[in-house]
Amino acid sequence: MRTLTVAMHGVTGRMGTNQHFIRSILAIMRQGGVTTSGGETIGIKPILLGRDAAKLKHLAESVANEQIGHHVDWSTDVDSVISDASVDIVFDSSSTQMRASMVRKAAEHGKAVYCEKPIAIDTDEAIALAETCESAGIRNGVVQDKLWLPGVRKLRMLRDQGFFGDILSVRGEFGYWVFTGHDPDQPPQRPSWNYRSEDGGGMMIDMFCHWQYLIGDLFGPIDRVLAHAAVDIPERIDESGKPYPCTADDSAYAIFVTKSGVTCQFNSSWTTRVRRDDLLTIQVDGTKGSAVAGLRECLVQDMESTPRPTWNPDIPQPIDFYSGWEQLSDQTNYDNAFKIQWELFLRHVAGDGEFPWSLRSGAHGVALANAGETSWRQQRWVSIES
Ligand SMILES: NC(=O)C1=CN([C@@H]2O[C@H](COP(=O)(O)OP(=O)(O)OC[C@H]3O[C@@H](n4cnc5c(N)ncnc54)[C@H](OP(=O)(O)O)[C@@H]3O)[C@@H](O)[C@H]2O)C=CC1
Ligand SMILES: O=C1CO[C@H](CO)[C@@H](O)[C@@H]1O
Repeated sequence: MRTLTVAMHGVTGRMGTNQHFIRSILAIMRQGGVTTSGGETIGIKPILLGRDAAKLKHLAESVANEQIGHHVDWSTDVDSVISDASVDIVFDSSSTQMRASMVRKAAEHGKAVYCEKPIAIDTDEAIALAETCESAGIRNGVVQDKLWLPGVRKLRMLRDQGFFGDILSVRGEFGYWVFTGHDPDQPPQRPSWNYRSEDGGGMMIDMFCHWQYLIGDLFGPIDRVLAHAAVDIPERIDESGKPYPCTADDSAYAIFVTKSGVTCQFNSSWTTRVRRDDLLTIQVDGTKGSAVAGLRECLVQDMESTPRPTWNPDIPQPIDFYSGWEQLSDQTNYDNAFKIQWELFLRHVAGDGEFPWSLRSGAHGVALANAGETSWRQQRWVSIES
């Protein structure tokens, strides 16, 4: 059995702790590692990195013990661990603004690097990071978790089966109400940096990098974008209970048109109250059928089930539009999306399989977010370079 040593930076954060450490790395360790296509087992040895010894110790000892029955290593000496010859992979899920320095440190020491999105807030910086990894010849990847959501996998299956006929348009609705913190009984459920553009926050930079790879994967590359955004809530309360001015867009509205002519509209908002099936829903309309995917479920309506409405506001609506949809059954056991991508990256680093979700592809996500911002500021369509 081969063991890969993974230095995990940012593991004390929301994503680092929950999705990457507990639900991916510890879950993979609990299942005995990952098996390559050649039948080799790859084990993992994590080393948790950060600046807060108490948080790291808690994760490495209490949490790891509870999940896998033994503790794992941790250190606050980030540079020494990254430069240590035993480390194979550097992972970063710390704040977006620390990403570049972590990626550069990993590349400098010839380590494979895997990191959260966005890889930067600026396209030039994102491309420079991709080039740094490429010229260092290191294996590299960025988290693009939405590709492995069960609902998205069901949409991909329907597309591959030709269920939609010609795909005409797509409508994505994302978001929910994030409490501002002014009511002490309703603390904010997301970190405050998300609402400060100077700290890397903002809906476009957060979510357009997801929409870029999601639309690209399901419907083909994006040709152009028209977008608008708003800073809806001017003041929120931070983690220490202090008010702060919000400088980042907390809602964004975009039309992305693919090179093949599919119109994809995505609304993304932290200032909306949910009246839909899930926190993200994606409706795909095609000539032969439509589907609405949530995070896990997917409902379909084919031509035979398509109702024939007539407009008559003088009578109560006679059609129950919700009843004409059929829920797709699960096709497999859907594992955690982050864990699936981790397994693919670990195998890639072990020399088993390609990993197209590289920093280069992450840079395309940043470029779409920047194009959305240009569209918003200049009130015009912006073309996306291939
Ligand atoms: N793929 C996805 O679905 C999602 C991805 N993300 C991305 O993940 C990243 C982290 O987001 P999230 O987990 O929500 O953020 P958190 O604020 O919860 O976590 C931030 C992490 O960065 C560390 N950190 C912040 N500033 C510093 C600093 N100056 N020096 C050292 N460490 C620092 C924190 O350490 P400490 O604990 O010591 O403060 C913590 O580990 C972001 O880039 C975000 O875009 C976020 C949400 C979803
Ligand atoms: O930054 C983000 C905001 O929240 C979303 C849902 O949790 C994430 O997918 C995204 O990466």
